[in-house]
Amino acid sequence: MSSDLTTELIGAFRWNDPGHDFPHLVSDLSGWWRSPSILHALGPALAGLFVAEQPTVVVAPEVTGFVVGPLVAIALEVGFVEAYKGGHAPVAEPMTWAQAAPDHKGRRLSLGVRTRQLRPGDRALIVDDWITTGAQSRALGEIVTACGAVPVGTAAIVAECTPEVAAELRVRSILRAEQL
Ligand SMILES: O=P(O)(O)OC[C@H]1O[C@H](OP(=O)(O)OP(=O)(O)O)[C@H](O)[C@@H]1O
Ligand SMILES: Nc1ncnc2[nH]cnc12
Repeated sequence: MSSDLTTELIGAFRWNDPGHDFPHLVSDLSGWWRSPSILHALGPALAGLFVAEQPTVVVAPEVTGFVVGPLVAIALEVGFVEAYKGGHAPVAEPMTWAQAAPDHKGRRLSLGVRTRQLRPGDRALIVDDWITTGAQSRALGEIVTACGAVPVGTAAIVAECTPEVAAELRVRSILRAEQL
């Protein structure tokens, strides 16, 4: 991993205090997307964590996964599949859904992927900006498997999960949350 990228990610990150009696600081990743050099380096850096596993497709959840996932797909020269969070207007075609366990905000989200976009034999790399409980990543792995494809692991910019979750979901990351 390039130490330049690590240093730049740490420098461009902020913890913000939302005030109004909100109990904890919230992460602000906007400096990462605003930096041309970070944006340029992120896809190859995350792809490099899993290039040996020869992914054939990248899957990532809305919203921030839709920023990071395509960067990784471009670097791997594979396609990208969106995973939607339930609760908005339905997608008018067959979907494969999984219900996630409570995530880092305590939500139990339904995640869904267009079934026709994951094919038996696909080797799917799950990509996300940040992994905390692993709930969303685990649900994506269930969807990949239900579609007959193989989840090869999870590439994230930041890992804040336990070693057990990291091992279960094969999480590899550029940073640990303690570095931020
Ligand atoms: O490991 P977990 O506990 O499942 O948390 C990780 C998820 O939480 C964040 O999504 P969130 O929906 O909070 O924000 P976003 O709208 O920026 O994607 C992040 O982008 C991951 O998808
Ligand atoms: N963006 C994020 N996603 C998941 N967990 C977080 N904890 C703090 N920020 C987070």
